[in-house]
Amino acid sequence: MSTPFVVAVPSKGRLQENAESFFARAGLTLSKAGGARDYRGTIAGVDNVEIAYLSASEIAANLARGAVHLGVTGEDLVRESIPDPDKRVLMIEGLGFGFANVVVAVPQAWIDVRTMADLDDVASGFREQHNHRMRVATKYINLTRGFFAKHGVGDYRIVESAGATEGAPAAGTAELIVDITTTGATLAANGLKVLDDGVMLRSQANLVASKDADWSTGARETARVILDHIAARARAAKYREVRTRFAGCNDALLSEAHQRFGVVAPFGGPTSSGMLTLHCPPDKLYALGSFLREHGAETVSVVSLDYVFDRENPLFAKLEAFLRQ
Ligand SMILES: Nc1ncnc2c1ncn2[C@@H]1O[C@H](COP(=O)(O)OP(=O)(O)OP(=O)(O)O)[C@@H](O)[C@H]1O
Ligand SMILES: O=P(O)(O)OC[C@H]1O[C@H](OP(=O)(O)OP(=O)(O)O)[C@H](O)[C@@H]1O
Ligand SMILES: [Mg+2]
Repeated sequence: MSTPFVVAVPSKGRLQENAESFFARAGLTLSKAGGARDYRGTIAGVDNVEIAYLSASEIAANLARGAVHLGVTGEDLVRESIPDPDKRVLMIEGLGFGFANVVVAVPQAWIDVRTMADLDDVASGFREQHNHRMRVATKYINLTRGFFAKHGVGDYRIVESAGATEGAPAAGTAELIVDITTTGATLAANGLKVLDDGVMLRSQANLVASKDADWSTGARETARVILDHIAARARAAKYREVRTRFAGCNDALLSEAHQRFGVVAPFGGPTSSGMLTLHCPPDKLYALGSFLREHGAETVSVVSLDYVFDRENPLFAKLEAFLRQ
C-alpha cells in the first residue's frame, strides 16, 4: 500500500469540536480506529487517508515540516510558527470558527497610552527610569517582533510566556502583553486594555495545505476528493434552493433577479412550462420571493441544500496553483 495521505485534526482545545463537525457537515465522517483515546483515525469511504489527532500548535509545526498534507489550525499559529508562511503553506479557506484576535494590551492604569505611537513614547522613557527595557510577555514572539518593528517601536524586550500571559503585568514579570483574545474577559479581569491600533491579527481556523508534503499523483487525487466534498458543502451553505413556476417567467426577469438578489440559475432559464430552479443567498430569500410573486408566481418554495457538486472545484484549483509555484 502507498504511503497514506495525512489530515491533521485538532484533538483538544477550542478548535476540536468545530473541526470535527466541519468535516461531518462536508460528508466526511471521521472515525477513530481504536476508540476515543486513539490518536489515529480514518475517513469513511475515502481510501488511504490517515487522520492525525494533534494539538493546534502541533498541527502548524507538522504542516511546516511537510509531515501532514492537510490540517485544520489557527491562522495565528501558522503566522507565528512558520517562517515565510505564504511559501510553505496554503491557507485554502477560513472555516468560520475559532475567531480570535492577537492583540497588544497594556495596563488600564496607563491612561495616556492609547496607541502604538504612545507606547513608543513610553518605551523610550521607560529605559531611562527603570534601567531595563520595557518587557512584553507573549508566546507570539515572531508576530510581536514584526508588528512592533512596523510601528517603529524598538525599545522593548520579549519575555516568553507559555501560559497565563495576562497575569504577567500584575505579577511584575512584564509591563505589557501580546496575546490572543475572543471576548476580552480575561484581559478585563486582569486590568488590561487593547491599544486602539493594537490588533495584530484577526485569526480564525483555516484549512491549510503543506507545500513540503509528499504530493504524489495519488496524494493529489485524494486531496481532490476531500476538497470536492468541502467545496460542495461550502457552495450549498451559500445558497438556498428556490423553485417556482409561472407563465411570465422569462430571461429578462431572471437577469433582473440576478442583478438585484445575486441569484444564479444552476440548471438554466425557465423550462417551456415556466418551471424555474434558482439558488439564492439566504439573506435575499424574502425579497426574491416577493419579487417572483409580484411578477405572477402563485407559489415559491425554498429548501436548504446539503451539497452542490460543480464541475469546477475552486478549492482544489487553488491547491494545484500553489503546488505549481
Ligand atoms: N479565545 C481564544 N483563546 C485562545 N485561542 C483561541 C481562542 N479562540 C480561538 N482560538 C484558536 O484556537 C487555537 C488553539 O488554542 P487552544 O488554546 O484551544 O489550543 P490548545 O489545545 O491549548 O493547544 P496548545 O497546547 O497547542 O496550546 C488558537 O491558536 C487560536 O487559533
Ligand atoms: O478573550 P477571552 O475570551 O477571555 O479568551 C482569551 C483567553 O483564552 C485563551 O486561553 P485558553 O482558555 O485557551 O487557555 P490556555 O492558555 O491554557 O490555552 C487565551 O490564551 C486567553 O487567555
Ligand atoms: Mg489555549
